[in-house]
Amino acid sequence: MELTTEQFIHDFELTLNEQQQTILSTATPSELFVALAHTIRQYYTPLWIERNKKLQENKDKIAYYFSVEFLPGRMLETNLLNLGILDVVKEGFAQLGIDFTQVKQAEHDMALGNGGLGRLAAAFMDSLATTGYAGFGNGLRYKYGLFKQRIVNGYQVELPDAWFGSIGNVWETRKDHDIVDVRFFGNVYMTDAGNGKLKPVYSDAQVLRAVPYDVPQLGYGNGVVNNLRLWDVEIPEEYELSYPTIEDRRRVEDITAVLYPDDSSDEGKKLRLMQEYFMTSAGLQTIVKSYLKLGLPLERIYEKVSVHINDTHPAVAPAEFMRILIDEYGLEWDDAWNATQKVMSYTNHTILSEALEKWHTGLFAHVLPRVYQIIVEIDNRYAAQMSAQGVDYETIENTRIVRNNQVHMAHLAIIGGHSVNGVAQIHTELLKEDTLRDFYKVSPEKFNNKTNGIVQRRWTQIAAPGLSKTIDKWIGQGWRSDIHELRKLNEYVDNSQAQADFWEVKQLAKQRLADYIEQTTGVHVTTDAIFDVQVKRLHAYKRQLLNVMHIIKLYWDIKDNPEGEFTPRVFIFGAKAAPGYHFAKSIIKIINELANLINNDEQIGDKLKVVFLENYRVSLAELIIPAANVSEQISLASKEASGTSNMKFMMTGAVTMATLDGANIEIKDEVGDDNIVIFGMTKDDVYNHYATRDYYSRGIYDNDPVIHRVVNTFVDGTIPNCQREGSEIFDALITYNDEYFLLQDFTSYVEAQEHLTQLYADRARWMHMSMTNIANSDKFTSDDTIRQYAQEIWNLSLPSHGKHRI
Ligand SMILES: [N-]=[N+]=N[C@]1([C@H](N)O)O[C@H](CO)[C@@H](O)[C@H](O)[C@H]1O
Repeated sequence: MELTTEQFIHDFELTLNEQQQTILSTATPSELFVALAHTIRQYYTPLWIERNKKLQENKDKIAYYFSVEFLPGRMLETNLLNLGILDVVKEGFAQLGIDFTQVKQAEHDMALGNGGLGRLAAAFMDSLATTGYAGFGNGLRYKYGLFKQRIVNGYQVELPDAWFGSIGNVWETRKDHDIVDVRFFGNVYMTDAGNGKLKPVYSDAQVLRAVPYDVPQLGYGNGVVNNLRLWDVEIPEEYELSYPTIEDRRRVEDITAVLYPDDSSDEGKKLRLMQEYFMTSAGLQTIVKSYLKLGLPLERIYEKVSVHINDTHPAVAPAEFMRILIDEYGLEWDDAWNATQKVMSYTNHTILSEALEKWHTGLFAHVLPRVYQIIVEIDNRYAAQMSAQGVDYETIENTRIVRNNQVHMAHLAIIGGHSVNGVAQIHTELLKEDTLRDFYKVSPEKFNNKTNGIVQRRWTQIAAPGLSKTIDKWIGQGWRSDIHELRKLNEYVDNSQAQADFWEVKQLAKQRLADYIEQTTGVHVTTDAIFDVQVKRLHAYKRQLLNVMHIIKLYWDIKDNPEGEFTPRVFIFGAKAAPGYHFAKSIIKIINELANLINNDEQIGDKLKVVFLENYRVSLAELIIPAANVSEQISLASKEASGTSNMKFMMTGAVTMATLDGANIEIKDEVGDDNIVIFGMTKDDVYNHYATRDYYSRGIYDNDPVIHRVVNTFVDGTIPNCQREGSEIFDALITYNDEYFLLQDFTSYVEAQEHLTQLYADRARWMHMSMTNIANSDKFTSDDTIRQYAQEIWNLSLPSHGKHRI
């Protein structure tokens, strides 16, 4: 949008005075932030209203992305950048003597997600608006997001994330006109509806009010504003007699109170099921209502609506949609089912069985009696249809929705939709070959791959403005709107001046991080060291423990030969563990105690430093990632479906230390074998061990003195204050046979790290690698990923409204 600095200053001061009743000289960063947010709200609201009007008038097809998690982090800078006024606002603040950084830091991260899955959903919202597609998000308005992590005496302590704080969510708007009711519990019996049909009659159901709050999703430089709808719960006045006590009311409010903090595993709690159904039912009810305003037949709703199921969490959607179409609007089963399968599509984000939700039939039928009836009907009809098609009994049994007193939510999402995608090539192949092989056998046409992506604008222009200016210097600014122009940088990867510029801007980013590390942990680190970073959720399959074992090996190398040649390294960790994940929390304790041991050892000095940065979150990732030299992506092959931090490190010039897992493989394909460091077993090696059951970690421990010494370090008292945690780790690695093959991959990892140290010592070679990773990272833009979803799964065409990106 066209905006002069003078006009912005006028609008901002007016808003600060009128809405905040505050003046510049006394305003706090938080008050300035709210005033700024309200100022730009005035700029995008007309665009938002215009957008919704045009989409309705033109009857454009809309895709709805259903997710229990959205992890946008901070939205201020993205909204300013996408409106095209970031520089104007920074200039305006400079003229007013306001520190823009302080104001931006007054915004609390919107952390309504656990990790990659939630962050991806937020990325897709940005890319849908930027590519111009009509794609809306549908989720939950949690009062408390992902817990705040504090490290106390080396241990993780979880604190509520009161993100609403004193200012609430400045970006949201309550939409009373779309309030709907959602029913739980009670009994349902079918009665004659008179027209030869049966209709359900509910008794003793609990009726709750679903209230939508909409958050704008602004496109980059195209005036497009899409919607992220987050549902909150209230008690309908007409039912308040059913909730006489504060306790009753609190139990209701619990439905949207807090995000379940588990990443890649499901707790299976009743409240979680209620959360999932609440957002799904409310979303589908309002989607059908707004579709009917188009005056088109409900049987053909699939021509105007797509609903995407992000992992199994909203997988009740096909059954709830059937309930709405049949019970609420009287459609015939077959018409409703035809529409449902054409509307629904599903993404699987992990092969870990503990993450594929399976609800006990008793619990499910108790919470959602009518929906359970419909699921049983869907399941029986599916089995009959498959049998009629000659599918063998075992395959039918393996794919049924209701099995062994459990409702398999992934099966409902697959049977109830037309598309199933994985999030990286190897992951999608694993779904076809193993995790969902019986479904692939009966419905191969449904399976497709959509490799994840990232919002390059956030991880370069916002998180790495210095790097972005350096890229401008060498290839112009075209890459800012067309990321594929980044490939032009391949021309300069061996240009000494270019290498010097990119080295310098990385060193500046490292210094900024070093200052943050000293300020928050008291540990002084030198930017002459290699910054080796592993930031992601703490999970055994991501093998933070393998990283720790390598550090212990380096510790002994230095202790054995203190005067020896050693390239200084700083190991930086950031990771939250699910509160109930005891083993993960023990690893956090070990990392912190190992850090204390090493960082206070004069003999080691600056050669080695270990830092655990508490409360890893999106806004902290924006400081850490551009400062990394090494990106640790060391999961056991086959376990990390994709990963997305790997793409962010690549785009900001880190070299990846990787196993051939998830999207690491596609990163290697883009940069070539010489510009990445690969180690460890392949997926096939791992599956061979599963098949032959021949892995015996104690054998390696007994026969390899280096590994023997490293493993013993966990229990021989070398690392103080963590005897219990050390024993747990020793048992996991030896007694319980090392589920994630750390000992098997250790030697290969150590050799890869030694190779990497040599590469870093050769500045020209290293900068060739670093710049090649930046230049070829364009493949991983979520703009392209979302185009593939729109064209290949949702069959969306670009609405006529709003200028579209090439
Ligand atoms: N749940 N889940 N899955 C994940 C992540 N943990 O959130 O989804 C992410 C987004 O698809 C993947 O990148 C990651 O590999 C996968 O483990």
